[in-house]
Amino acid sequence: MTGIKIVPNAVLLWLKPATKTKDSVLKYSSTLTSNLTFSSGPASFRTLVHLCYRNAPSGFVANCSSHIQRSASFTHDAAQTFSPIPRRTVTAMSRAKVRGQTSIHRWYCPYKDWDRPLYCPGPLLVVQQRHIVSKSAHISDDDDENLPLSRNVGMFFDKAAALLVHKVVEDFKSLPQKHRSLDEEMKLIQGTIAVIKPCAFIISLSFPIRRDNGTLEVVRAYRAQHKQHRLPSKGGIRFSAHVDYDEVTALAALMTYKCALVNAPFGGAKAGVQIDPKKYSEGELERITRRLTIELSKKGFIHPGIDVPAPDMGTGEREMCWIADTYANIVGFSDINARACVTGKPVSQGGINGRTSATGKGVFVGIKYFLTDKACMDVIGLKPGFKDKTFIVQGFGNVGFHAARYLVEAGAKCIGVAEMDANLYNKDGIDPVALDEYRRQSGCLAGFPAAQPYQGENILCEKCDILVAAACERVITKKISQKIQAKIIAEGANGPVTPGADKVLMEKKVLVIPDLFINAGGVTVSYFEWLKNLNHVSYGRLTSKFERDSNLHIIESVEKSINKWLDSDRAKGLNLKPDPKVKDKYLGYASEKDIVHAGLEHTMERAAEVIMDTARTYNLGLDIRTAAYLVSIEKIYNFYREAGVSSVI
Ligand SMILES: NC(=O)C1=CN([C@@H]2O[C@H](COP(=O)(O)OP(=O)(O)OC[C@H]3O[C@@H](n4cnc5c(N)ncnc54)[C@H](OP(=O)(O)O)[C@@H]3O)[C@@H](O)[C@H]2O)C=CC1
Ligand SMILES: O=C(O)CCC(=O)C(=O)O
Repeated sequence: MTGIKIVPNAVLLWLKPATKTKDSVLKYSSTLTSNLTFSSGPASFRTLVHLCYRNAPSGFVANCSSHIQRSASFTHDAAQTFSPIPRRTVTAMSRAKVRGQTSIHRWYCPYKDWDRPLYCPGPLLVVQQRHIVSKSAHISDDDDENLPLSRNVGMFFDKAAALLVHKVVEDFKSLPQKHRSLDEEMKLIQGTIAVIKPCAFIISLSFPIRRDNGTLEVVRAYRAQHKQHRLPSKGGIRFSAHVDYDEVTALAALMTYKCALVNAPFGGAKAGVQIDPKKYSEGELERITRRLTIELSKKGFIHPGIDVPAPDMGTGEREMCWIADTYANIVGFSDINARACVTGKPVSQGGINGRTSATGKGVFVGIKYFLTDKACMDVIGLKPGFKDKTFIVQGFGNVGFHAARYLVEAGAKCIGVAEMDANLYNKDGIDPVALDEYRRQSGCLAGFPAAQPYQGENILCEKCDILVAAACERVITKKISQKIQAKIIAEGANGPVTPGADKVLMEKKVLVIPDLFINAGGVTVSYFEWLKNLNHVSYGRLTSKFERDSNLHIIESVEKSINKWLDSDRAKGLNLKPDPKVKDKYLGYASEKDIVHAGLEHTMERAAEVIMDTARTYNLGLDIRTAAYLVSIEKIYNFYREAGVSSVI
């Protein structure tokens, strides 16, 4: 029997048991979606569910989508999917309009015999509506804190994708000559957007390592390659006890959007190794990293032209060095480009000067761009410029430390540092370099004599102008955001602000500078490092002397003509001298770091300009995140539309 029954808070669906063919599943999926698109009483009540899960035959999803597309009232931001998750459940989110109010519905389908082919479903499939929120686009505090990261990234994506779809449709409608109908074009547009969102590949690994005490331990790791429309795919490797499948896929998706935004010609990827690196000796970490490299390379998840990792949380130059060394000696020994298999290496191993500080430097450049935009500062009620600005940084690791250092150099005052082991506060300012030095010597931040332990409730909510969130994801939730006093939040980390918080902050006129833009300095300089490895020459090697000599000739020639003029009667009494700053800047040799950081600044500034143009075009106000996503998605969308989908992933 096949049937549907709607009871309060639940929709039960019966599927005929032992359905053996794919065709019949398509028929049931069709029943499912068409039955869920229904009218209730006089009010328009359309629920759109798009179930998407691991191993689903493509026809199933396509079939659901086609129903969604056919629904007349479907608005593009209305319904979207839940991600494939490695549990024996199918979950989906849907939105419906009931008497003008938007409700968000969470669907939950326990599915028996998950490992059996899907076109042979178990005797009963229960689709249960567990939770109804009936305020307009309301996300409860609990939901906001607990939604998986992939869902957060997905929500940001959907919002921007909806605007893009609208624009593309309008552009199509205004074409004088059309080669296809609007309906056909809509299918192509929706289809292309649907290609962009999901993660293309993910590998899940378990491998043993020997601990120093002789025991064997199984280590779990993941690498997700979200998109490979541009190769290689690119993104860091994080070592963290909390990392899981969902987090890695979400972070890989963010990498795809980030790379597109700053024109780094890569797809997005990310890896996570589920360990707390503090609980392992250096030797153990080396064994884990080298074994991971071999396992990933066996499956095509590390290679100079396919997938190139980099540092992330809990990893740095040391781990990248082990990866490069293992790959170059064991796998890529006959490949002259082998060391381009990873970036963020020490310079002695083919790394680039300036990569270590690149993400923090990019955070600084991004903040500077917005802080000097008077119109933007007027909206949030800040005076332009760094003078008298205070900031608090969360996470004093690679990103947080360098960002803080550059901000202080520019004249801002660091009044707080939030870390795992200590929260430090000093209204007169904390010197990041001195704090870093203290940590090197003592092994922790606690006890730093030039600041006090923070006594308040939550240092992130303390009064300051800029909050640099450079620790980890989902730390600024809807609940916390209500108490935030900062005027600018810079997402140095990936995903620190949840969608619920994002909305509250926008309403409070707080400028959130989003992760995919503000922390893109790291991947930008990784791109330069990768090019350096492929070119086998460091930056400036061929050009530095030539450029210095050219500058010298120009300055000498200007000096000569000025002196000639000064000797004339007309210039008597004038005392002209060349500016020593100009001389210093242009008559020295540019180092690799100078060149790299100039390229980084240029990239960040260009990206910021494009984001701001987009925000203005779409009238997005302070919603810089949606503008940034729009820029990225449009580039990837154009790629797929032009390439076609038959030969790409
Ligand atoms: N490294 C890079 O180039 C890039 C990094 N990012 C992102 O930036 C973020 C930080 O990365 P990175 O600086 O490299 O990592 P690090 O491991 O160098 O530093 C992270 C720091 O944050 C601390 N931390 C973690 N969780 C919290 C918390 N809840 N509250 C306060 N402090 C916390 C960690 O402490 P502890 O060590 O005790 O856990 C650590 O000191 C990540 O989201 C990463 O994905 C983004 C772009 C590039
Ligand atoms: O440098 C890279 O390739 C990636 C850095 C990274 O993981 C990130 O930007 O989140």
